[in-house]
Amino acid sequence: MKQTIFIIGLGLIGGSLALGLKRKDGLTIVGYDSNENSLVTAKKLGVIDEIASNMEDAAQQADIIVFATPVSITIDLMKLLPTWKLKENVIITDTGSTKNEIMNAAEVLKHFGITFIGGHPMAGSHKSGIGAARAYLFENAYYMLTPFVDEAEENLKRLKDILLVTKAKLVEISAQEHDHMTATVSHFPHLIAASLVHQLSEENKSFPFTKQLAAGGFRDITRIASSNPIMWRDITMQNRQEISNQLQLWTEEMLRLKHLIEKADQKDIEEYFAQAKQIRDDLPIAQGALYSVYDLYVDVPDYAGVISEVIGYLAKEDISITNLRIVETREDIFGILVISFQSMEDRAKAVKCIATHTSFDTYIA
Ligand SMILES: NC(=O)C1=CN([C@@H]2O[C@H](COP(=O)(O)OP(=O)(O)OC[C@H]3O[C@@H](n4cnc5c(N)ncnc54)[C@H](O)[C@@H]3O)[C@@H](O)[C@H]2O)C=CC1
Ligand SMILES: O=C(O)C(=O)Cc1ccc(O)cc1
Repeated sequence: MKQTIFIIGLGLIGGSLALGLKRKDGLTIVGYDSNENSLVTAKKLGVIDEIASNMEDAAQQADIIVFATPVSITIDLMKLLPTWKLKENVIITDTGSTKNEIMNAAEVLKHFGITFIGGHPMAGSHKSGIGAARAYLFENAYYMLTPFVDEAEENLKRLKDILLVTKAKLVEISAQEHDHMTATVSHFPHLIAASLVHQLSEENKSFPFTKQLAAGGFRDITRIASSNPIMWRDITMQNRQEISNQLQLWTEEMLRLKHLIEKADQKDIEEYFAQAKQIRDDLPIAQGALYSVYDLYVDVPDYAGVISEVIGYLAKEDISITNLRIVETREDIFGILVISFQSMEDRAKAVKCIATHTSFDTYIA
C-alpha cells in the first residue's frame, strides 16, 4: 500500500527515521523543518523525497505524521492539528524523549477524533542536526510506544508495520513508566555529566592544568554533556519531577558513599566498586544500550604506523568502521585504540581479522 509519511523536524532523529524508512518501497517521505538549511540539505542528501513548503498542506496529504522536534515545540505544534484538515485515518506520532506531557497534549487531540500514538526511539547521540542522521541508527534499539490504553489495535498495527522497517524493537509501555525509567537511564545521567564538567571548570580556575589531564575516563563519562542544550532544557522541564526524584536518590547515595570513604574501610570500598563493576558488566550491550555504537578496544604497541596497519587489515576484509580514537598513548605502555563499528557483526569480524594478522589483544567494554 502506498503511504505518505510526513516528518516534521529533520535533525538527527527525524533524518535518521526518514533514511531508515526510505528502505521500504511504497513510502513517500515528505519533510519539513523550520531551518531552511536543514530542509535543503535533507533533500540534497536524499534523506527525504519531497520538501514541504507549508506544514499544513503537507499534513493534509499525509497518512502518518511524525514530530521529530524538541519536545516543547512538539507540544506547540500538536495544538495546531485540530485546525488542519487531516486525512480521516491519519496517525500522528512523535520521537520525543519525554512522554507524559506529550500524551497529555494528545488527550486534547483525542476529543477531536485525531489518533496520536507517542513514540521514542531509544537510540541517538550527543550530536544533532541532519548531518548526523544515519539510516541504521534505530537498528536493534528499543523503540518505545505509548498508546492510549483504548487505542484501536488496527491503528497500532499500522504504525508498527511502518516503524519496523527501521529494524527497531518496538515496546509498548505507559507514558508514566516511560518517564520514570528514562529519568533513571537517560535524563538524570545527563545532569550528572553536565555537573561533572562544571566541577572540572571550577577546579581548573585554581589548578589550570586539570583540564589537560581530563583523559579517557572523564571524557567517556561526560560525552553526553556535549548534547544539544535546547533539547535537554526541554526534556528536563518536561520530566522535572522524575528527574528531581532521581537527584534525591543520588544525593542519598553520595552521602552513603561519603560515609564509606570517611570510615576508610578498604573492604567496603572495594565491595562498592566490585558490585558496580558486576552490574555494569552485566548490562545488555546491544539491547537497551542508548548509544548504539559497537566499540572495540585494541591494545596496540606504540610504534609509528601501527594504527594505519590495523585499519589496513580491516579495509582489506571490507569491514567498515564509523569512528576511531586513541584513549591512551604513553611511551611505556600499550596504547588503546578504540574502533567503532555500525553493527555487532562488523565488530565480531574485526576481532577475528585483528587476531589473524596481529598479536594485539582486543576487548569489548
Ligand atoms: N538526540 C537524540 O539522541 C535523541 C533525541 N530524541 C528526541 O527526538 C527529537 C528530535 O531530536 P534531535 O533530532 O536529536 O534534534 P535535532 O536538533 O537534531 O533536530 C531537531 C530539528 O527540529 C527542527 N525544528 C525546531 N523547531 C521547529 C519547528 N517549529 N518546526 C519545524 N522544525 C523545527 C530543528 O531545526 C532541527 O532540525 C527530540 O524531541 C528529542 O527529545 C529521541 C531519541 C534520541
Ligand atoms: O548519546 C547518548 O548516549 C544518548 O543519551 C542519546 C539519547 C538522547 C536522548 C534520548 O531520548 C535517547 C537517547
